[in-house]
Amino acid sequence: MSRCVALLGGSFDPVHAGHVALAELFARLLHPDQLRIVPAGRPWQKSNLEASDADRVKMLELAFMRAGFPVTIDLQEIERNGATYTIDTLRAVRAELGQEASIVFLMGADQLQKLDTWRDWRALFEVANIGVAARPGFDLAVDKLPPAVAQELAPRLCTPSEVRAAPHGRVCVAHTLAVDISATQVRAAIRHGNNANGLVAPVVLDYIQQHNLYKS
Ligand SMILES: Nc1ncnc2c1ncn2[C@@H]1O[C@H](COP(=O)(O)OP(=O)(O)OP(=O)(O)O)[C@@H](O)[C@H]1O
Ligand SMILES: O=C(O)c1ccc[n+]([C@@H]2O[C@H](COP(=O)([O-])O)[C@@H](O)[C@H]2O)c1
Repeated sequence: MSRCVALLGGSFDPVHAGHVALAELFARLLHPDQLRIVPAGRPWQKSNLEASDADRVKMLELAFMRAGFPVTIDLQEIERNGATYTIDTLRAVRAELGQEASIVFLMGADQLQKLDTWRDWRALFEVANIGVAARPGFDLAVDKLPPAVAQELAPRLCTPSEVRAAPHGRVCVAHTLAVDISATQVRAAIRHGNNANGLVAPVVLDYIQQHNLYKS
């Protein structure tokens, strides 16, 4: 079987239990040879990130330190100049891994709902597969997606094993994830001095408190 590399991109400001659950779910569904976490350098659809690149990376290392599957933090988007576009990242990974490898970009339902706003979004399918997980508050039903996204997706839908076997162009959907946590909610809880236990890993919460993050 060809190599399979799954990538989870995000702002991770900070990494929270929803991110870890999403990565764990696809580690189980796809059995990738490698799961890369890719912190965005300059996510162009978000206003300013609050934590520094170094703090976001450190929190990722802590959050995934004890994951029961091999995780690598890929720094390419932080090291690249200019706005962060996933298509650039996936082309770089394709150039690195060759034409046979299965590349799977993971995302939550909120990102699928706006996939047609991403840079060169149709080209993503020429380079990678997509693995989408449910997220509370964001409908995964095809008729609730923007028509262009639904149309692009419909012929590509298949099982995780089929995605694992295909270099690119396939999509699998995991309906079972139901973690109602966002980084926005974590930042707000910390800013207001509310309990953030359960939203982020205890080691990450310690780091946030020790470094006085998300207070102002
Ligand atoms: N609770 C969740 N369930 C499923 N997917 C999630 C969840 N939280 C984040 N994701 C997915 O993880 C990726 C990175 O998300 P991101 O770092 O922007 O976190 P976020 O919680 O959405 O952040 P913010 O609240 O700052 O917008 C995206 O693909 C997003 O859809
Ligand atoms: O390529 C794009 O145009 C694009 C637009 C929006 C989001 N993304 C990617 O989607 C991932 C999740 O984004 P975010 O903003 O929810 O952290 C992250 O890897 C972003 O770089 C990518």
